[in-house]
Amino acid sequence: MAGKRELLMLENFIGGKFLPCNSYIDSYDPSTGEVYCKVPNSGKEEIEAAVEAAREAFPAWSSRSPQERSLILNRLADVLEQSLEELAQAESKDQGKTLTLARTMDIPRSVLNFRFFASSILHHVSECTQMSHMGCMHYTVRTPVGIAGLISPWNLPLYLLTWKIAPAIAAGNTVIAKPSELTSVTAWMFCKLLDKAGVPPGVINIVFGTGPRVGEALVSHPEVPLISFTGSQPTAERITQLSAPHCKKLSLELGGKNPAIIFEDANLEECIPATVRSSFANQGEICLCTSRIFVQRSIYSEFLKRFVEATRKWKVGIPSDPSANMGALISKAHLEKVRSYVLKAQTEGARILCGEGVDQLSLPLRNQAGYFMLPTVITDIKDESCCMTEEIFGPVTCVVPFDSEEEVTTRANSVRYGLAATVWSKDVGRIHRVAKKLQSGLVWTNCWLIRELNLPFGGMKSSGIGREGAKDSYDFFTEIKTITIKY
Ligand SMILES: NC(=O)C1=CN([C@@H]2O[C@H](COP(=O)(O)OP(=O)(O)OC[C@H]3O[C@@H](n4cnc5c(N)ncnc54)[C@H](O)[C@@H]3O)[C@@H](O)[C@H]2O)C=CC1
Ligand SMILES: N/C(=C\C=C\C(=O)O)C(=O)O
Repeated sequence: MAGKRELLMLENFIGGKFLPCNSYIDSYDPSTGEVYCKVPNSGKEEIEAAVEAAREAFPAWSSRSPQERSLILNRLADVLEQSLEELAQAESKDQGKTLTLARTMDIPRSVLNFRFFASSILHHVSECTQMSHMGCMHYTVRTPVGIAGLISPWNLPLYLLTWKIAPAIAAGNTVIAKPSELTSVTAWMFCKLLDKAGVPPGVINIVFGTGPRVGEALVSHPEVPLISFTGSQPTAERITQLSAPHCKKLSLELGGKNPAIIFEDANLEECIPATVRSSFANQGEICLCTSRIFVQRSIYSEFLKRFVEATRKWKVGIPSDPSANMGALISKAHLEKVRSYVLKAQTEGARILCGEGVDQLSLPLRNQAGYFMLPTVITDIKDESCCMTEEIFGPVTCVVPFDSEEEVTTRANSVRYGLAATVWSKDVGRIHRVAKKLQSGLVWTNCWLIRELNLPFGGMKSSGIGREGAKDSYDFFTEIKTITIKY
């Protein structure tokens, strides 16, 4: 029909084949608010089929040597890299993030996830101890767990999905992955590359659909002994409940309410642009984003003035605009939720210094129904306010003053989350002291989001359970056994 646009139709990928589904969910382009894609609305039936395929593939895949699996992971990295531009375009359209970010961060990191685990799987050593007086030696062996259930969120779609798939298959597991129903397109495109990379059918199965329907079917399946999840705390609670009767292994990477602590000796030339980026990168939709900025009182006014000036230059634009720093938020519901936090802060007497309700967005006509919002800075807000305690997961950050080191660490630790913190100071002693006291799985000092994939990544308190990284992911995706030899 003239004028009617074709919708992109996704299919599940099970046992090396694309399979249609009985029903579909609408998926929206966040920059226009229009439906542009249909995502399979899978359920128990599709999970059964995926379990069967993963079960069949497991004996051969888990028997391959780490070297053989490593070769395939490297090939996967190569084919992903060859499709970088196509994947970046798709990620940006599906998620709302800028094309620049998808090109320079999301897809390169997805490539790196495979290269990194292709290499790290070759370098694990097991432990061995001697009991000479008993004529015994003991050693450990690690074996893959079986079928891994992987559930990923919508903020960094392919980046976080591959961060789970790569270590799981490197260790010899087969996987059933469920991306977010809001951002499924790059996972589907990824499936098209598996054959080219030599991934045997059934090793990677991807099943699309909603959390309550297909996510719960995956989590509840008795033949899936392990779940790796990244997403919200309430969903993690539900996953924990469903997993409990089966004693499943769980890795839970959850949210944050991440503090930036800025001491009076901080290098503001570096700190201000880095803190704008840490607050608003990817529309503030990264669990590591800063949302509480504590500034030492002697530099508070200067910092605030310069920070607001820099935030006003953080350009909101359509995702394809190369000069845009920020695109659209993921969904209408999420945009409304983020805005409601700003309104709540205002009714509590806080001041909105720029952004939502203060400045005007300027967008092309076609994008005016898109889910855009200006980066917003709030001040004169109490530590107990929901904007200072709850994860907003959007472009909103609060700035408050502090007086002493002791006081600021206590205040920074006063929330239920404990994922990532930044500390800005030139005093090395102070940096070490504060970093040690912070209840946070990650502390970046004088920088943000410099990732060392070898080392543990994850949060304390309500920010999750478990860690990911070279050794941590290997430990999680394998079972360990201690063997004693009497000679
Ligand atoms: N990494 C993080 O810290 C993330 C935090 N969030 C937070 O969560 C809030 C809500 O976002 P959502 O997309 O609703 O996150 P969510 O936690 O509901 O979704 C994450 C993934 O879990 C799946 N899921 C949802 N319910 C499930 C269930 N009952 N069983 C199994 N899987 C299930 C979803 O389909 C998706 O694939 C955001 O506003 C943000 O605050 C969201 C995404 C990532
Ligand atoms: N888990 C998240 C980010 C991880 C980043 C990384 O591994 O570098 C998130 O935003 O949910």
